[in-house]
Amino acid sequence: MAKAKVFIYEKPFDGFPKEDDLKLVEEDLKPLKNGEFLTEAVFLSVDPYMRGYAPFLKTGTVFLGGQIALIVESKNPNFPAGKYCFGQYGWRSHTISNGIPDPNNILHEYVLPDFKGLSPSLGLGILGMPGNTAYFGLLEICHPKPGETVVISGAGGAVGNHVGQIAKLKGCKVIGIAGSDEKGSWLTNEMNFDHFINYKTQNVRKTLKEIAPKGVDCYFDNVGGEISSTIVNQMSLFGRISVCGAISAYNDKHPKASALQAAMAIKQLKMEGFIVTRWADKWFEGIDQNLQWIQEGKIKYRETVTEGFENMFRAFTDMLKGVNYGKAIVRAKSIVK
Ligand SMILES: NC(=O)C1=CN([C@@H]2O[C@H](COP(=O)(O)OP(=O)(O)OC[C@H]3O[C@@H](n4cnc5c(N)ncnc54)[C@H](OP(=O)(O)O)[C@@H]3O)[C@@H](O)[C@H]2O)C=CC1
Ligand SMILES: CCCCC/C=C\CC(=O)/C=C/C=C/C=C\[C@@H](O)CCCC(=O)O
Repeated sequence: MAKAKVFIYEKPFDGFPKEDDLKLVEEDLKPLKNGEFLTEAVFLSVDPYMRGYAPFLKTGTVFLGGQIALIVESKNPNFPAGKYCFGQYGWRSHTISNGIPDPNNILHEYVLPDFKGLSPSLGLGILGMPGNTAYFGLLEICHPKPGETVVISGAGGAVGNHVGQIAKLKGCKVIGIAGSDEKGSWLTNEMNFDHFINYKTQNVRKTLKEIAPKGVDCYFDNVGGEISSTIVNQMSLFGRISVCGAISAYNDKHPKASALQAAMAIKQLKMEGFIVTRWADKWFEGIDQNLQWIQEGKIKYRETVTEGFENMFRAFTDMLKGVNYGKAIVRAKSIVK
């Protein structure tokens, strides 16, 4: 009988996640029925939303997340054996699915489109949810124009580095904010960013004033908190703010709030939050555009890979601590091409 390794959400996170908040167990899998298929996780994603959404997750259930899995056995013609699929199966090594679309979540699972020889792991990053977050979240909310100044917080991560590169393609001046000088060198030397601010060692307000004396036209906000308050207070007239996430507060029991209203009113700003699934109907259009930019050499990507399914928790907390450059993923199984 096939077995799955599964991480169970054992204890509610209290502040920064602890290793014994999750428990690794084995689960017996039943033989496949007609319409079902069996997958084996090859790459698994670790994302900030897992920490953000955890308070709403029931303890005793599988911890949440997306994965790229190989279909190893199938009794469902829409999910043939040998293909890779994306599935929101949670932190589990093997999964039996019935392949029935979820009307409330049409992105629950799909066979990966043709990535033209690129790694299927990109389906968790630039050719998946974070790639579409950058693409739609920047273009549909900020509408950046050539010559404008775009600031991105969380710039060294999966979403942030991609937002900056797209903004450069649109002819903008791009300023990234992240937590180490090494990330800054990578962003400016390799990812085409114009400037970088280290929020841990530099005065963001003062440095931003020097780099962008006329103000910020577009702010792509990945972090919230004090960094974002500082930037919102340096926006230009009719500036646009795309609120993508607030990772600076996900582990806080009592997040601090600061006032944005004066800057919003005086500068007549537009601030809009979004969840990327808003663009589910255009999901594969976003993936195609990002793939085309990669193939044309216009956009680069980077992955930070942790080896081994049993190291999911370390990969997750490393990502929360800022160890990752680009997309943080776990490789559960080697694939030989
Ligand atoms: N709205 C939506 O639909 C979506 C929203 N998101 C959001 O986008 C943001 C980025 O996600 P993603 O690119 O996947 O993750 P990242 O790859 O950017 O990883 C998280 C990064 O956050 C930074 N970070 C951690 N703690 C803090 C802090 N206290 N202050 C500032 N930065 C911090 C770290 O980098 P550093 O070294 O710079 O500290 C870390 O590498 C998150 O807020 C996430 O929730 C993501 C996907 C979809
Ligand atoms: C109350 C705190 C909420 C914190 C998080 C909120 C918003 C930011 C964020 O990170 C949103 C993420 C959206 C994710 C969209 C899709 C996922 O449900 C599944 C995608 C699975 C995958 O591709 O890995």
